[in-house]
Amino acid sequence: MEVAEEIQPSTPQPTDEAISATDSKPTEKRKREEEEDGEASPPPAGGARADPARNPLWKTSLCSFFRRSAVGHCSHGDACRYAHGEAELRQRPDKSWDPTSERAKKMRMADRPEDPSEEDEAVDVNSLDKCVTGLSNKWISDDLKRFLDGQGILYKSAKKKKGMSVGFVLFEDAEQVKNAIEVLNETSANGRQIKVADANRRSHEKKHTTVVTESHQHNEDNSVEDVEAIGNGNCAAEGLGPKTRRVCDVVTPLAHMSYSDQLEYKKNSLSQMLKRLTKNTRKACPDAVPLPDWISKSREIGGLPCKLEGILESPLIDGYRNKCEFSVGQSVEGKRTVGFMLGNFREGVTAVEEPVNCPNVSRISCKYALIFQDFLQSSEFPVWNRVDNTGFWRQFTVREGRNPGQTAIAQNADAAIAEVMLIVQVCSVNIDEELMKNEFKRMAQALAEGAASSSPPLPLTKLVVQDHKGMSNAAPADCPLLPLPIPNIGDPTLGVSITTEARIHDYISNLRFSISPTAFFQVNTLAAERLYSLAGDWAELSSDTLLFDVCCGTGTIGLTLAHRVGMVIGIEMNVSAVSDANRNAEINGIKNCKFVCGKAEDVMGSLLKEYLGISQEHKEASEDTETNSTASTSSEEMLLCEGSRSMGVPEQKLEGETPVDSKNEDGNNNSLAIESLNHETSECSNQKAEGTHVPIGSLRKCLTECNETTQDNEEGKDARQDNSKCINLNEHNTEGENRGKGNCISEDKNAKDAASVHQFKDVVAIVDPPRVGLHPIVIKVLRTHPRIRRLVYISCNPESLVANAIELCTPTSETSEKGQGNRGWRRMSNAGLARQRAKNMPNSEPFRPVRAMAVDLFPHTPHCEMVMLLER
Ligand SMILES: C[S@@+](CC[C@H](N)C(=O)[O-])C[C@H]1O[C@@H](n2cnc3c(N)ncnc32)[C@H](O)[C@@H]1O
Repeated sequence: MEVAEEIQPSTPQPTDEAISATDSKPTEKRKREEEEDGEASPPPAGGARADPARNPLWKTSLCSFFRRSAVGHCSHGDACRYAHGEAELRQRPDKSWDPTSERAKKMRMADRPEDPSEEDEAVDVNSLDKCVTGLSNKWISDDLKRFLDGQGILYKSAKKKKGMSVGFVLFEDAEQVKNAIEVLNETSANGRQIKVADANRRSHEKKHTTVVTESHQHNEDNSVEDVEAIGNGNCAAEGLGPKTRRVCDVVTPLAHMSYSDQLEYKKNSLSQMLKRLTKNTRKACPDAVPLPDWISKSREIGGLPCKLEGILESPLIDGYRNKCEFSVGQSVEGKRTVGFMLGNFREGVTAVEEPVNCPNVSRISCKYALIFQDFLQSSEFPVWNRVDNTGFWRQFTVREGRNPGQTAIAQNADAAIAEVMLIVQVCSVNIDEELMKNEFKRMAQALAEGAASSSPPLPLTKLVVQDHKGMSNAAPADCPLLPLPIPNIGDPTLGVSITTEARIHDYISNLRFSISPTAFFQVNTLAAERLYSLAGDWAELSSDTLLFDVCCGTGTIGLTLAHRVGMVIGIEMNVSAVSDANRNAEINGIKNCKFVCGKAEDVMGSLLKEYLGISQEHKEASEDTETNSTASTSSEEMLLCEGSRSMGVPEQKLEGETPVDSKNEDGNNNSLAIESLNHETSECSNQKAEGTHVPIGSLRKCLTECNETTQDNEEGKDARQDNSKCINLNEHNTEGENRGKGNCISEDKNAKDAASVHQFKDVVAIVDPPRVGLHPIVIKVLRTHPRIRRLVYISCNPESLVANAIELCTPTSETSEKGQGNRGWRRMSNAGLARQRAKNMPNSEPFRPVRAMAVDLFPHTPHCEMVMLLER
């Protein structure tokens, strides 16, 4: 089935299926597979085998031909990339061993209790907090309670979050625990085996936690042990052998490799992923249509859809992150800690550990985490408890802004940091306002003193409190976000520094960017500069180019390329980011950029129509867009869209688990807070309208009293003026009803702009979507508009890039074979869904992949950005 095929590990493994039991020679099937994987072809330039000895996966899996052959023979001889026997076998980059090897088996045996019955007994019946796995993701606490009641299980309380297969149950005594273990371990729900296990017991606590989790969360290799080790947090705390995990292994799992090996590793896994584009497009190509040339030629480059030209290094390898979101919680030993979670909550992990030895975290961020942690030891307010969602101190974010000038930075990263903004996230539920106000004063004092007494002193320019009362990790858009005054430690006679607008500044390509606290900004500024300039080069821009910057954030791509094009139209759904983009255009004196506030799927069709006119081919897609924007998309389309967003690519940010490099995390977690305070009369968008009525509540009152802040705009401009340039197409989609109140540009001006852009000879789109990729409607609109000849796709998630590219590149036929509708979409992989949608694509000229390049924005982690040029 498709699913199994799509979810293969990115590293190729010799499979038993591929082996004839009686024949030691490679079978036809394996030969074919190897050809597709480039194994039997000459190694591609920049491909996986350019220098096998340096490939970090070299000989990390056992060769199954060699093993099966009676005489220990494999036709690839010494050149075989798989290990010929245990002696040749190397450890994998993630420190695991081939799971079929003797070493891996021995390790599994060593970790297993001698008496299998001990496995059940390993659950401590005297611990009353238990964690249960195997529950339906859809369940909430009430469902769990009903289920337990139905099983006749007595307990004190039960909690479960939607979207997780794990629930937490607190019992009153050991009898109840024993009964629950007996009943639950015999029980399945929705066909899944339910399990009860101790989780995350802290050695200082008398009570213990049991987790109910589902067995299918564990993958085949050693991660089962890892997850359980974390689940049984007491093992780590009490040093019970190999079942320990260090925070740096979780956050920066590649850090033990040399940087050149990391790059090689990423390039190899990206090239495996890219091959799926070829395979899936081939599959989706209608029978009546010849295969595109690029597919026929892919054999010459090892099955790749286009040349993978290499990987650009990050200029800064250590401490490159300009933003770290630290979780606040308790360590395995029960100490109040500011750092990263050792795993995620779904795995039953709630312990937070200090960010020590995480090379991607800057020295400044690490120091601030420690300063805040020290302060928390003396705070009367509780830290956040992820099991019952209670507590006050939730999260601590450090954002850094640099001085301009790259050389200095590479040599001394710290010295280049000119600004630091600290964002402290709290939950003010049931907290006394007066006490809270005093606590914030104490906190500001502690942070300022800590910064001043560091050697060298740390910059501290903005201090902000965000009050997030919800349960989810990501704060919603209307979450109050208020600046605090910073005590002037160097010269107390100066009093406090009044924090004006909370924003941070950074430089890309010598342009100054002013960034709201929660707006998306790439976390590795210097590498992002390389990424944007590569995208610009590949886009072949000229003064005749009209550039669409889709998902533009604070305008970084469009603004850095504005001098190379006639006009830029940026599209972004986050109000604060659009406001930032306009401000950034203004402070850099850039006049040929327009930023549109709205979801790309809602506004793209109208924009293309308005700026480029409409063709017959484009009509159908355009109509879809309009339908979508009026919230009446067909149920099938909705399901397929929903499917793409809920499958394969994790959308949810795992709080403080790692300094996540994902885009949707930043991109979708943007808050209106500051904007809502400062620009309350803006009419820029529907979102803005929501943001103008923020229920600020007690925290604001409290902070207003302790913070006599003047809300000056640092650039000396009124942000409301910036917003006046913002085009709102949320209310602007359908002809005839598109001149609503919310529009920030006049009809005449629209018409004038539209008339002038029709003169552009060249239309290019650069898309930089969040992790989930582009909305299917955006893909359809781009694909069906004949004037868009070149598309540069920037992606932090190669899986969604491949899925989107399948739709953009699969040929259509006049008599298109319609897809099977929405049947089975839940079980489909991203690529499977994309093939399905490709079948429903209106007949239109497909794009072809021309070239691809990886850009490493996230050293020491498996993440990587990728740029792909598509043309037609
Ligand atoms: C990866 S970021 C890229 C931002 C920008 N290009 C940059 O490099 O700074 C993705 C951006 O897409 C925005 N976004 C997410 N979904 C969107 C949608 N449906 N329509 C428009 N923008 C969206 C997010 O708010 C975020 O700013």
